[in-house]
Amino acid sequence: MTTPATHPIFLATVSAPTNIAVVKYWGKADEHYNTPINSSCSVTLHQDDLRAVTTVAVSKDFVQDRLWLNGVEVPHAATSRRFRACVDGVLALAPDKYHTDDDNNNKTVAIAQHEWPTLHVHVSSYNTFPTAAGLASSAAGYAALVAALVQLTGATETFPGEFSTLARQGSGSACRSLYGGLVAWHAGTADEQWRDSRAEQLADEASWPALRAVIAVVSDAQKDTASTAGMQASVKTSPLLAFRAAHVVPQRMQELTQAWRRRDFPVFGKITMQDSNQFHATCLDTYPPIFYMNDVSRQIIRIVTAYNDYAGEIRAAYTLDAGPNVVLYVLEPHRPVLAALLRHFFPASGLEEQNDEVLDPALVHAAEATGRVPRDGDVRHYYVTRPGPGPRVLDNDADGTIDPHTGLNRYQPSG
Ligand SMILES: Nc1ncnc2c1ncn2[C@@H]1O[C@H](COP(=O)(O)OP(=O)(O)OP(=O)(O)O)[C@@H](O)[C@H]1O
Ligand SMILES: C[C@@](O)(CCOP(=O)(O)OP(=O)(O)O)CC(=O)O
Repeated sequence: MTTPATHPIFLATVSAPTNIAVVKYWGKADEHYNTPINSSCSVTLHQDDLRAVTTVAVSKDFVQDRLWLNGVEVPHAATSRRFRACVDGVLALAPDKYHTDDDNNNKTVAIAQHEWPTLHVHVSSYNTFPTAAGLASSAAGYAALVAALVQLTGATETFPGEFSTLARQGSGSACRSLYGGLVAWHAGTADEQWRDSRAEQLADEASWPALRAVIAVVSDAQKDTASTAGMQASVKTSPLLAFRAAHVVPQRMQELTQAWRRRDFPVFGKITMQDSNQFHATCLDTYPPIFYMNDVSRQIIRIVTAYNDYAGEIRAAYTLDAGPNVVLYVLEPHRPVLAALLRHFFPASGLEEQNDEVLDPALVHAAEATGRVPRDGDVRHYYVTRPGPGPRVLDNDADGTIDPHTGLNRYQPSG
């Protein structure tokens, strides 16, 4: 039985994108504020293809914070430090909320500024792609949580990027999903509680129209070593990680940003691949070692390398996060050949073409020299996407997943 609400329920629904780092974040400087040992940089992927959709509701009738993820209630969500940092952080920035009476058009304060921190929120969120499988679900999820709370409360930043400092405390990479295009997360300094460890848009999503990302889902199982635990082990034991943060990343950040602005794919692609390689090298340099790639990931890397060698220039660039899935950046003119190559050696759904590209036998031969023979099932699915914008406000009735009358989840997972 649900008790009818006596106070209004306010709702907001947003969607937020994932992002895939091209200069990787790996290692925390401050575990409490969740700040990184090095700056990082990522491409925000388009929400038409992968997104987290989050509805938040607030009412004076709610008696506890509640979270439903993909339709299932997460027990004790309210006590999670990550969830608390995002919710409390936004509510602390919320102004008075007004309510307009439908009958006489009177405007009254429904929630006063000082009341926000005492109220409870209900959150319902789902991802349109596998959760916790190395596809940055936490990035999209915490960015959507912060953006939905901002939309609900009307909170404003007291300095540029403040909301990203809250999303960062949900999951580090989430701060970059608050902006579209090419985004940096500055490492920041310990001054003023790390307020300068924040995200910043370097170039918007329209600045490189031909860029595409092809995601090969090698496994959608939950990964073995969570990013947070993996980073802790690397910071403690990998001398390569400390060297990378101090001596490699700063220059890569600069060169990569310049390459994006010149739309210089070979340089952008080379830095992307080298940085992914170095991140996985630090995982191997960790004691005990962490293995995120598997044999299929390595076979895809070899085939991409064979393609670039055959072309005589870098046309496709791979990068892998904390899991075996491979993200490939490519320019639209070369996407059909890359897609045909992947379809040939790693057949799976998601890469269907209207005009089937005929592969040059010399390219097939070069790729076969890696030892790979075509085999079904190693890749489960492909997503093809492009750079996209930051969070979007959606319609509560059409897209929201909280019932406006009960304040409870109404999202049912399909299948
Ligand atoms: N839509 C969402 N809303 C709120 N929290 C979410 C959402 N999606 C994922 N999360 C949180 O993020 C966790 C998964 O994060 P995790 O870092 O393990 O995987 P990932 O983000 O998919 O992979 P990676 O960070 O390696 O790319 C979930 O268990 C959940 O706590
Ligand atoms: C390999 C990475 O994807 C690591 C992402 O780590 P998370 O942002 O998931 O870690 P927490 O801050 O502990 O939540 C690289 C990156 O996205 O920069």
